[in-house]
Amino acid sequence: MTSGAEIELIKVTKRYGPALAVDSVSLKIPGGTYCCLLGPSGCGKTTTLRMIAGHESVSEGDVRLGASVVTDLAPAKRGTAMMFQSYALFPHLDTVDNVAFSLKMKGVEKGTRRAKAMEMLKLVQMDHLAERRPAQLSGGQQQRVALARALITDPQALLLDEPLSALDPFLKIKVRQELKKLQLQLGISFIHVTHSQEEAMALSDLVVVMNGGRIEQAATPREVFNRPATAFVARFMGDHNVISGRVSKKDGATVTFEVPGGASFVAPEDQAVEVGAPIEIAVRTDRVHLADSTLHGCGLTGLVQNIEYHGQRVQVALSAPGIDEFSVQVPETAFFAKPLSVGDAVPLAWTADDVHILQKSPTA
Ligand SMILES: Nc1ncnc2c1ncn2[C@@H]1O[C@H](COP(=O)(O)OP(=O)(O)OP(=O)(O)O)[C@@H](O)[C@H]1O
Repeated sequence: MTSGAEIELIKVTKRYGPALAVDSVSLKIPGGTYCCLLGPSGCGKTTTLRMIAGHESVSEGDVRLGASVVTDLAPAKRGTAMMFQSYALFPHLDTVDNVAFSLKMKGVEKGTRRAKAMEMLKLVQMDHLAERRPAQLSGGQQQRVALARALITDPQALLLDEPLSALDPFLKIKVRQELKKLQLQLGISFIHVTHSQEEAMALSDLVVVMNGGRIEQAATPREVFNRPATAFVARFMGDHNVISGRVSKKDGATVTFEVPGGASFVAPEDQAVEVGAPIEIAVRTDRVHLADSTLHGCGLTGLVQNIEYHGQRVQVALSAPGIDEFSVQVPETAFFAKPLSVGDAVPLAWTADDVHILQKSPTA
């Protein structure tokens, strides 16, 4: 079918009066990428998507698709297609006419456009319900129709605004797998807005984490999870402890830093830091060992505040001097071999290699 073109945002800004919704965002999305725009409510992800689609004007900067700058082109002239959160199907039209609608607008003859619509419906496994109207379809089925309708124009990129948010948890996972399969099959870029880190990690080749109208990090899911750029990313992705301290020593390869409670830790110097400067680090919650005498401790003792059973793992929340919140994920078997109770004091340990130094946030 079609092949995807690279999309580039060049210092794209969106102002609504005095409010800055998107602040000079630059990003390259290679052709054929599953890209998720991820972030909390109000961070500017929908506005960014709508500027790529042409449904929102750009205040400053440019949007490029392949070799063309499309900043001032109408949505239908860009080579992108958008699937809306509400699906926006026409209630009075049957499935096949809903899908064929944009071809009708382009003046394509009835037989041709219905044949193409059936082809698209086959692609999303909805050809058997071609005669139904939207009210006679389930939410998941309406969504497939909306997908077919977006794809009928052979776009070079498909833009999806929170496509899974209306579905129940079971269907969400099923449709998520289908979206990924479809993207691989079509070979075009899908740009998908979500506030779910789990969804973004499951789907993306490229995760773009946004905060306050800016990009905090754009990388593969594994990179974002293992090497979050900033404290915001570490906290937003979850399963990380963020600790603030001050650099006390560095020796070229490692950095030593102290937390207000007096404990000091070593980290690989994976980001440049200065002695005496404040520092923030992240440690994955599954990399912290509780009361493990085989590991060199960190000089930190945590007081168990809460215990949650999560099935494969048990999540233990602790407080420790100079650290606001601290969570540890313990594999189920290990936890129940040596169970803990609220109020227990336990030494915490981790290896220096599991410590990752965070950069200053662009929005800080
Ligand atoms: N038409 C508008 N007029 C004024 N401000 C707007 C308009 N649309 C969005 N905004 C503001 O721009 C900012 C970014 O909004 P946007 O919808 O892009 O965020 P979002 O990350 O998609 O959030 P959500 O997940 O809640 O949809 C918000 O502060 C929002 O209030």
